[in-house]
Amino acid sequence: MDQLSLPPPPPPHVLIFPLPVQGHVNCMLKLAELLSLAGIHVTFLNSDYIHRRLLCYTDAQSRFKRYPGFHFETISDGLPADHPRSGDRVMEIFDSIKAITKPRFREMLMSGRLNDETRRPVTCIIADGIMCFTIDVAKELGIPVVCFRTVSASCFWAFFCVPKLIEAGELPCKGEEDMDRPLQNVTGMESFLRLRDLPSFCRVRDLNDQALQVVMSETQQTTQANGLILNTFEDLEESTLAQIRTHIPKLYPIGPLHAHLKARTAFEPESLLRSSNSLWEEDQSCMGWLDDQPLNSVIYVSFGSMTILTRDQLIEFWYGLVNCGKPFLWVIRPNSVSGELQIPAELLEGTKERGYMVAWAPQEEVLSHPAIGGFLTHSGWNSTLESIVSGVPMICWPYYADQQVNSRLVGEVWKIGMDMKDTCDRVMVEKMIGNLMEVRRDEFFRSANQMAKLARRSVGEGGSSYCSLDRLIEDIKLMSHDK
Ligand SMILES: O=c1ccn([C@@H]2O[C@H](COP(=O)(O)OP(=O)(O)O[C@H]3O[C@H](CO)[C@@H](O)[C@H](O)[C@H]3O)[C@@H](O)[C@H]2O)c(=O)[nH]1
Ligand SMILES: C[C@H]1CC[C@@H]2C(C(=O)O)=CO[C@@H](O)[C@@H]21
Repeated sequence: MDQLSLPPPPPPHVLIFPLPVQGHVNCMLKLAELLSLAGIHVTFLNSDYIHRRLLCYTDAQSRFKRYPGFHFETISDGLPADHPRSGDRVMEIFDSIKAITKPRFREMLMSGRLNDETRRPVTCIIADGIMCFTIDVAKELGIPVVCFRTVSASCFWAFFCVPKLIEAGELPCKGEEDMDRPLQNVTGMESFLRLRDLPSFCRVRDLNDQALQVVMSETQQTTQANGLILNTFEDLEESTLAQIRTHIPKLYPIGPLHAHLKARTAFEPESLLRSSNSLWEEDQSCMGWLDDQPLNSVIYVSFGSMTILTRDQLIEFWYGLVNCGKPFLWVIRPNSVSGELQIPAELLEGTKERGYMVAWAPQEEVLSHPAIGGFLTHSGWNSTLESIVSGVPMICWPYYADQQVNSRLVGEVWKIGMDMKDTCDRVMVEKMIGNLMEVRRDEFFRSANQMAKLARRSVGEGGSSYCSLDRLIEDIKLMSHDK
């Protein structure tokens, strides 16, 4: 047979493996869909726990049916079904995935059961950058691996600089009175980063702290991968991306992924455009309630999928919201408040007048509703990006992990909101909402709208994230030629 009549090589086969929690599964599924659209075969590896819930609350199974090269696969995360996988117990996932999931993952790849007559053996692994055991397995089996770290570039870079911070004596933290100390060793962030703004895992007196050790070591290991994907865009984190490139030249900033997916599926009929990856049932009734509210009047409140509030924090937020005089839409996840709850009658009364509460909202839709005027958020990276794309100014109350960094950027660098980290009293909440939605409203809307434009431009044809995704797709194809 001459060369011209050779059949085309089968498409590359990418295995995508997120840390099994909502915020990671969400954006990695968006990437899975983008790669599927490009004709790449994708196996998406979920924990059994996540997969059960995804099937229960979304149409993911049928939605992905339109990509014949897409398959879901499942694996145990090693935790019992009733483990909360949130709050201060979330780090327990790391012990169990190393002990239980890693050997099963290796066995799964070696077994050959991910390939058949229509699918090649896996040609590239895209693994969560916080699960670098996948790099060991991939290297052993000779499969290229690209990490996807689901936090901001700034948070990744802060983690990357932790060894330097320790060497320079800027870590460990010496106590509460030390928290406003400015830092000099997260290169590029000297003008605004305080100890308080480092990822929460750095707030320790003991450098052997297990969580700090995990995130530090996982971050360093990323340099062993064939590249790094980040859910961000050049105009948002340009100088930090340049810093990261000096250590990891194959860097793919392809976000905001939810907007990127929308942009590349804009030709689809409206009915196919919704793509919820929620692990709780979305309460659509709040959309009707929003329809009845005046333009830009509502403060939307959500602390993501992992935050656990104390009873006192809940009550302080609640008074702040009732006293601020604005309509509010508040997501309170089941089991997300610790401690006995007795709700003062005046709060129930105030909520009846102006509030609406749901267990889980269709957040992307909520944020793009014209009634929304502000977002009181925990500064999870997905929420931050969703707010940026919708041009909604934020009040940030970071809970843990990367959120402390993100909130500082929102307040001090991008100036698209205010950071109220480490404070939570009713007077402060009320004051912040007043500032965001009245006193400084025009200023915040102006900068939020500018950033929204840049975000949308980055994922449009020829934009920086659009080109970066094309580059990733080309590199995935090249990796598959080597196999
Ligand atoms: O009622 C709700 C509340 C949230 N969401 C969605 O859930 C996701 C939440 O993600 P994120 O804002 O990133 O917060 P977490 O769930 O807390 O995500 C974890 O993962 C993120 C990505 O690594 C980190 O940035 C966070 O700090 C970490 O807690 C977003 O896509 C939201 O749209 C809904 O759909 N409905
Ligand atoms: C469970 C948390 C530990 C670290 C992860 C993370 C990251 O740095 O990748 C950010 O927030 C959480 O989702 C993860």
